[in-house]
Amino acid sequence: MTTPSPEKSTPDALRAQVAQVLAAYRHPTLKRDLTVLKALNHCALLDGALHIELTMPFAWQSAFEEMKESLSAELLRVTGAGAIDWKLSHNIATLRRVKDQPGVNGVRNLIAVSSGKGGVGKSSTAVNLALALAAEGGRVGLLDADIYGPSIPAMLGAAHERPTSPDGQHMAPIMAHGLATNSIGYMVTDDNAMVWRGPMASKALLQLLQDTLWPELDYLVLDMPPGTGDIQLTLAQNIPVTGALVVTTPQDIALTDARKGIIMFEKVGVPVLGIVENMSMHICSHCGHLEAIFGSGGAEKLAEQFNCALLGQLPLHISLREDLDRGEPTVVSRPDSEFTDLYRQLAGQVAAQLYWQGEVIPTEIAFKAV
Ligand SMILES: Nc1ncnc2c1ncn2[C@@H]1O[C@H](COP(=O)(O)OP(=O)(O)OP(=O)(O)O)[C@@H](O)[C@H]1O
Repeated sequence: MTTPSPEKSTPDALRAQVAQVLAAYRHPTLKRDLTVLKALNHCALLDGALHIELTMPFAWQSAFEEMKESLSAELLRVTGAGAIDWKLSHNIATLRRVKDQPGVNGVRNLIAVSSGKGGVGKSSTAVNLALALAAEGGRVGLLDADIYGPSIPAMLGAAHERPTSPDGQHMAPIMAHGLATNSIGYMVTDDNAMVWRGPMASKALLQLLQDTLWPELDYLVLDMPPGTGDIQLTLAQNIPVTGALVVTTPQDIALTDARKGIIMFEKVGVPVLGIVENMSMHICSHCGHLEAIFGSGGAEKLAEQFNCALLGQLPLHISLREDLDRGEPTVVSRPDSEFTDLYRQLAGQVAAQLYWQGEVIPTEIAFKAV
């Protein structure tokens, strides 16, 4: 076979060649192909090197790295280029919110992380997921709505921080590990929050969401209070959520409560993006032995039953807890670890699921409604 001469390709022919190779690429986060997504922004041959620029509407960094590995040889072959210079940018889509509610200033998409039961690792998942979404290319914020146990400030190593108000009405978010964050925990330092009654708590949370001066965010992760009571229902109904995740352990009792969580979101029309199984396997820190101490297979069955995705499975491992206790979550303190890989895969799944289940609203319109 003769190698094509790069100089002979017209810009249109080159674009068609590149588009054809991209269109054949399959990945678990792509329901349709990259050309349907209009991801090919620019391609050109310069001094024998092929320059390709993609723009994606959802956070896609890890998948992009996989794609480069998989397509580079074929692209060099069909175009005759000697090297490829790849670029990825994100222009993350704003997706339709529940009941077309007006959005929160600056926030494109709001993802609620919930659990039917306390202590299953909802906050740990929310923190590492938010950091993983940022590593995947998003601009990300994290709001701790877990009013009865605001643990996010400590998990981010920011418990000593206090929000400031530049205008006496709004709060500037606390920046921690690159995330814009806010939490009742930054304001209430004793047990006062514990005695708040339902309506007071929901009102305070809605205010926290609306009165924070969020910077431009692609994703705001909301760590919901655990359970499926009145507060959770009020929040699910009144917050302009784009989609929700339900975190569970594989234990029967947690799964029963997770089922209630899914039903609650369905009732108020919040799309359930899927289930995250936390503590799915215990990994021994000495010998690496795996043990399903909370049982196995339950979250998978639950996902099947509700026809939603099992978005990720995170093991129970001492280092995940230690990193959070130190205020250095695993995704930032061990970026090359297998755990970070799992969180980044989860983030990729969440971002893709959010995009594919939704309806894109043009950003100008999305923000005019605010
Ligand atoms: N996969 C895991 N491996 C090891 N430890 C974990 C894991 N997930 C959570 N933990 C630890 O379990 C404890 C409870 O987790 P977390 O606070 O995230 O749960 P939660 O569901 O948000 O609880 P609550 O309902 O009280 O808000 C924390 O100490 C956390 O570090």
